Amino acid sequence: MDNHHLSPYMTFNRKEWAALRNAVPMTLTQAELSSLQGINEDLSLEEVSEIYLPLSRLLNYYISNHFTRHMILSRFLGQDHKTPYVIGIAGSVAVGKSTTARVLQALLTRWPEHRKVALVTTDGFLYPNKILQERNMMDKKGFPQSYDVKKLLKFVSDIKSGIEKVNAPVYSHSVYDIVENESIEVEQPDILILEGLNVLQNQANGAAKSNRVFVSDYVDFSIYVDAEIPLLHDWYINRFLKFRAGAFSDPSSYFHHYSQIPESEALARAEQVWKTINELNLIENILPTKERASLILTKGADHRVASIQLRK
Ligand SMILES: Nc1ncnc2c1ncn2[C@@H]1O[C@H](COP(=O)(O)OP(=O)(O)O)[C@@H](O)[C@H]1O
Ligand SMILES: CC(C)(COP(=O)(O)O)[C@@H](O)C(=O)NCCC(=O)O
Repeated sequence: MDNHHLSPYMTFNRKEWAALRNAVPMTLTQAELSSLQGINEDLSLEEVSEIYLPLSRLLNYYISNHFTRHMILSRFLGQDHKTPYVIGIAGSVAVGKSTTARVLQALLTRWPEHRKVALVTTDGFLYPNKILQERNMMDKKGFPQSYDVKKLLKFVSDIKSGIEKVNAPVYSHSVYDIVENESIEVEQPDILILEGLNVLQNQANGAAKSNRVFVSDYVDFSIYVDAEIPLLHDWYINRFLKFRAGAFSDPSSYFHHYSQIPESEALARAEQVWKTINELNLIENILPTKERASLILTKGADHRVASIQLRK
């Protein structure tokens, strides 16, 4: 472990981190491992046991501590005081935020406390295409101004207040728009995993100047998933090609059009979207939030986590 005194982080290499799962051994059965692979067929099981399992163990300690503190507060107030633990997952488009979120959801649910873990992605809080078009912002999807931040803040604040049922809107990658008349109902979870490009943004990096409260104020533990830009580019293009192949026989999909034109043309468009939207957003608005994270997972080729930085 590197514990350089000027850095706010302790840095672990892969081997050092993997060793940390041994203190309280938790093994996964073959069936559980296979069900995790249902989340993402490319996810390696070695990655689950060496990286995500120790991470879920650490999180489980923090979460237990959170509930102990709230029990004390309940005693002090003389009334029930329970608020969910919020884990934020930030990083570039295509770095693997949603895969990380789903693996952590599965692992945290599995700890003996059997906590209820809800998962919400911030893309549901993007303005619908109709509004983005009116505001001439279709090439700014994912940028801070493309989100209904007030709605997102109200959502997280309602969850934190312990409101019984809170609804989140839904975005579809395949439709490439908000899905009207659809929502996710979140019912008093113990843990909320909130995943999205913007969960660590504050005034200094991206959020509107008039805002005084930020989503990050409601986040108890934040994870920034990081990788070098050329890798992110390749992962974005690969995912685009997967969507394109999947949309071949589905005319309602946004990607259907790309399946009807030559691959070279579709690729040229994907390259353009990456460069002018997602890479630009990464550099301007997402990367600057990295140093605010509680933990940074740095990935190398094949999504293999090479190092972990944990705030001291
Ligand atoms: N741990 C992983 N191992 C292998 N492939 C992964 C992993 N995480 C993500 N991927 C792949 O990378 C691409 C982007 O992942 P995704 O979770 O959709 O990213 P994000 O939510 O950050 O946009 C997808 O094609 C996904 O299958
Ligand atoms: C939907 C996204 C903005 C990600 O949203 P998030 O859930 O991270 O808030 C992004 O995946 C996206 O679609 N960006 C627009 C450019 C593109 O077509 O990739």
